[in-house]
Amino acid sequence: MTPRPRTPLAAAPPGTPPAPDATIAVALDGISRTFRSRSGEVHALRGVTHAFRRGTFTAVMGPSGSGKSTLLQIAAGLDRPSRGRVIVDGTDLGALDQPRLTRFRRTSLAFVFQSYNLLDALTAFDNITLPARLAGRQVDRAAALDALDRVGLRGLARRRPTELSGGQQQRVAIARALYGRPAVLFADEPTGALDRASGRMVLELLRSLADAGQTVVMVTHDPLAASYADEVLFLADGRVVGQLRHADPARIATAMSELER
Ligand SMILES: Nc1ncnc2c1ncn2[C@@H]1O[C@H](COP(=O)(O)OP(=O)(O)OP(=O)(O)O)[C@@H](O)[C@H]1O
Repeated sequence: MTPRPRTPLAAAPPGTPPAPDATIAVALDGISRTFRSRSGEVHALRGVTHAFRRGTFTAVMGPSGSGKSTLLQIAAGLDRPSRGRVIVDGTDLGALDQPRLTRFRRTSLAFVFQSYNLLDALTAFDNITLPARLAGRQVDRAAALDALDRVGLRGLARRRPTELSGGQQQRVAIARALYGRPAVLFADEPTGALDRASGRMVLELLRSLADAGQTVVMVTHDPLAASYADEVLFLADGRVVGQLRHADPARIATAMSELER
């Protein structure tokens, strides 16, 4: 694995506001997250600094409990760090109170889960536009159809989830995420529930979105899935311990087995 290069943020003395860098979509600056449990404190993240570049596809890997989901939740503004800063699209999430953070998250960030979280009673089109309707915004029909187009499902707008395959349902979930034109698309094990062929289509879709300028950050356990990314970030025990760029599945699997030893 390549040794970690120091990012511009890591080089800044503590307390220095980061220099705005338009090429960075998400900057994590010294992120720690401690949970208090009955058996004591759990240090899920211990000083993670990393810059996710705009228009790139990053896979986050690491052994179970290494902090992957915590990192994703914090980068996506779904959880707050105990220490450190998260800067998304130039906005310091720590400076936002809860209502403003919620608004920022709704307009700038999107999350795709392993279980597609679609409502069976609604068509694909209505699932895509539901968050906007719940937020009291007018439905942008053209934008919803464009999102369906981008995931290759324009012809299936009127289908309900039960009339779609698992892979198609996940692509509807991705279309729902894209509808708001997010700065970053986060995905937690998006292919975890899919068969190999459907998983490959979803990964090819995420790859093509990044090629078209969308920033994508995905947690995965699967070296094959991670090989679609530009960069693989490895976590162990709450720390970033390495990264690989444009690596093939065998190289990624070897790096993972070294971490799990
Ligand atoms: N809400 C919580 N309360 C207490 N401990 C937590 C909480 N959330 C996560 N943890 C702990 O933080 C550590 C990191 O958890 P996290 O879910 O981020 O790991 P992960 O790498 O995503 O694991 P997995 O691959 O198994 O999903 C683990 O030890 C976990 O038990």
